[in-house]
Amino acid sequence: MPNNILDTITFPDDLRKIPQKKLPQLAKELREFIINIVATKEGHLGASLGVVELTIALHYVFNTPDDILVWDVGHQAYGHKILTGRKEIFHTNRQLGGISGFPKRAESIYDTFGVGHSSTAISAALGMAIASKLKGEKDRQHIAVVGDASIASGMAFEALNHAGVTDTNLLIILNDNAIGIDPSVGALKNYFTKVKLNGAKEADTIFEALNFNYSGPIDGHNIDLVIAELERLKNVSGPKVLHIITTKGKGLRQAEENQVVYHAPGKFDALTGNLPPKNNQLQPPKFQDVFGKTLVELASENEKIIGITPAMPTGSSLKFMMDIFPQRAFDVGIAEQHAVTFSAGMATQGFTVFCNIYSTFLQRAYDQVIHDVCLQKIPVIFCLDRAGIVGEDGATHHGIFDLAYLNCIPNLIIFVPRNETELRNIMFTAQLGLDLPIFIRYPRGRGSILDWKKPFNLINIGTAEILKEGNKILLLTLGPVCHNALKAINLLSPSQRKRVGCVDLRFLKPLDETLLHELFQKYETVITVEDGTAVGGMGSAIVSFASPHYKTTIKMLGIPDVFPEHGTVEELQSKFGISSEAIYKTIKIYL
Ligand SMILES: Cc1ncc(C[n+]2csc(CCOP(=O)(O)OP(=O)(O)O)c2C)c(N)n1
Ligand SMILES: CC(=O)[C@@H](O)[C@H](O)COP(=O)(O)O
Ligand SMILES: [Mg+2]
Repeated sequence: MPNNILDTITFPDDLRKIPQKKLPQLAKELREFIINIVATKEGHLGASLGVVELTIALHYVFNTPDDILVWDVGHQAYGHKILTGRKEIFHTNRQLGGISGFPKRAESIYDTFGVGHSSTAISAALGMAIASKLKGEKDRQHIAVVGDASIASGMAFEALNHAGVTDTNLLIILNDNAIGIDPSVGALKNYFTKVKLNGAKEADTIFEALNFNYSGPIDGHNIDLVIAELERLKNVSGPKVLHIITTKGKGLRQAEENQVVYHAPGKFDALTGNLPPKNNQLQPPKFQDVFGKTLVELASENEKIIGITPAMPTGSSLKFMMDIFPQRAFDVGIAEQHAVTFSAGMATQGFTVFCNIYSTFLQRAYDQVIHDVCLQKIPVIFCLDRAGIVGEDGATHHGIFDLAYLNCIPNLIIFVPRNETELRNIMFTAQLGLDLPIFIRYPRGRGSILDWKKPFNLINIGTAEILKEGNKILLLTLGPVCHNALKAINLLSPSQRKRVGCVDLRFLKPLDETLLHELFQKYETVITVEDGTAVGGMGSAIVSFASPHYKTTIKMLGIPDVFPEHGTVEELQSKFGISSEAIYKTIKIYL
């Protein structure tokens, strides 16, 4: 016999049979369930805890999956997953072969739209709502749940602008907890704060100006109130916004008090909520911290330096500069397109702009990179964090396309530091002044050097480095993946080892053609190794360089033509043939 309410629920149909007065108890159980699993398996915590009541209310009131529920970003959808058939497998969340940490269409019919990147929910739900209308499905409801930080993004504004002139069954739930990963920023955030303090005056809200039926703000943790409001809105036609106020991390004291850390806290004690004691062992720094600390160092000497992040001050460590030089460091919110063009604008006025964007999120600003930066040769310094395979965030977040999508653009430099020192030195070199924009891409996590803070050295643009000499097979690598290649060589017998060389290309653009000509004359086989898509990436560039002059065999190792799922970085590198063991096996084939 089930001893709690959550045990009686597999799908929302079960939930809808539960008397409403028992729902607060269910909310408590759902919170505990999420906390217990995330405490050991890790993942996003605060956002899901904040929408427990909303999640229950939505599936209670609406007839999901016939009524369509779209989560924005999806990092807050753990409760949704648990109530829609995935309770028993929730412990596999974000692990290789397990369920995704984000809603995913292939995983469940309740996951109506795949997400991970923010601010898409209104557009997607509007598309579905207009499609329903065209199909004559008059009664179907379409609900988009969007956070206060995500609704401030350009895409969300574009969707609101369109939705406001339609007559669709679209309900936007604005989940306002006044924080993204870091505290929300901008004029809209200030407006929401005013509305919370003074209430929304009738016909005076931004949303009403855009032709939405606006209600709220209401307490998003009062489940009866939320249910009553959703029931009412079900019968209101046209586009609607319900503004709810919630607390990120609700129900776990530490998560409420330290919302930035508990956004995705890693492992913690499920009973006390405490994080494990800090590991005091000396270890190499995270690349992001090398970026953040080096930028402060450079900015202390060079007052023209500006730092820009779209909504990731903590994740990028731009926060260090924001704390020390607040006038020269900008968090522009979830606005990658704006971040790129804003950087370009400042750079035209003689400032030295470091624009830090996660590789995966730069995808959103592709036209800005081409049209606003490269076409005009504006020397913005882009630092692309989380490049390569990122691990458990999975397919939506791997930074594996940047090399391919950047290399085809004229007028830019692409550099991949293989360690912390190289990251420092290229930042130093770039701020002295380049003629072109530069894209510096580095991975999630730690580097390889304990003693990383050395005096700066200039890097010669377009130069590769020989890491190991050989005479038969060359491992041609780009950036930190060279460490896997070097380990692979070390797995060989001493006599085999002598035959294998390793060169870190460092620059994908411009290529070190002088050295490449020497290498292609010397080696029989070149194995390219990259932490990015093999299609159009470094390997492709090398094939283009070599053809038709050299008959050298070229084997390309990299991510094949698929979207890699979630798993640890090591598991995924192994799966895609770029771990040291996998590279070793490939070398053996060609030896
Ligand atoms: C395009 C894009 N940029 C940045 C991110 C990183 N990111 C994930 S969640 C998040 C904050 C979302 O805040 P909000 O919408 O308020 O939701 P909450 O976490 O408060 O529920 C950010 C910036 C992203 N997922 N997508
Ligand atoms: C949901 C989302 O997009 C972010 O929370 C992302 O997971 C952050 O990644 P990092 O943990 O690498 O900063
Ligand atoms: Mg928020």
